[in-house]
Amino acid sequence: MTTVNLRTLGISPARNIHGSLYSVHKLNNLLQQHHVQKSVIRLVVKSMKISEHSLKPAFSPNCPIFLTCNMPTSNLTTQIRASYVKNGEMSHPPAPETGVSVFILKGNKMLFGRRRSVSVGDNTFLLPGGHLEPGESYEECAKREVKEETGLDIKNIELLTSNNNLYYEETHLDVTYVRAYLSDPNQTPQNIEPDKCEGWEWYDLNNLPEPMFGPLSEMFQGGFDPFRIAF
Ligand SMILES: Nc1nc2c([nH]c(=O)n2[C@H]2C[C@H](O)[C@@H](COP(=O)(O)OP(=O)(O)OP(=O)(O)O)O2)c(=O)[nH]1
Repeated sequence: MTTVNLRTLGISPARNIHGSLYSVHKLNNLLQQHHVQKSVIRLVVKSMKISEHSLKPAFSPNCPIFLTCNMPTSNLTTQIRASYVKNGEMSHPPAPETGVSVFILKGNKMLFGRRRSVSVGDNTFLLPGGHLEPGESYEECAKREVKEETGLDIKNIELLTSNNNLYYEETHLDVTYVRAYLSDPNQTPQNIEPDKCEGWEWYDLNNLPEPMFGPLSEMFQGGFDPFRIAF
């Protein structure tokens, strides 16, 4: 039998749901390395004292699947749906917005830009990214949005996590986060959409720009590290 001290491997109880997700990613990786059956994961997590509530989405008791699903309680969901009933008829509510955001990693840095004049996240730092277009894969969307916003070409795109968020009880964003690397490390980012962004800069994890877009800020505070996630 192999005994593994999880703390010496940098795995510790997480502060919030995003950190829990990160720990679970690390655990999965570790379990694979040690050929441990996946069913053991719950036991290991329990022994780390990641409490039941930190493994479940904080605001979404109905969704035990996605740890980054910040949907409200079923009561609020019912209220929101009810607001679409006019004269006893349910009008067609808008579909949630679906997007892809990209952690572009270069050395120990990643790319952020300060957002301008948009409804969500104005004046905060975000990753390059945007809405999924009909028929598009995550990879295609990531490449297209990064090219449109920064002029950069990216490669080795990998899925990291997903974030299902409701803002102001009306804007529902379902965003998939990926990471990628520059196709040519000598490329420099350009600010191709100056009406939407003040410019792109590289930042390392210990010197993140402020103010950070809310969901990203929560992820980092929870210990999320796009460099260290391994599958
Ligand atoms: N760009 C970006 N958007 C993000 C991030 N996290 C997150 O939830 N979003 C959300 C906010 C946006 O309303 C949504 C889509 O991104 P966007 O607003 O930048 O899209 P865009 O104008 O470039 O899109 P498009 O309509 O041109 O496709 O994704 C992030 O890190 N970067």
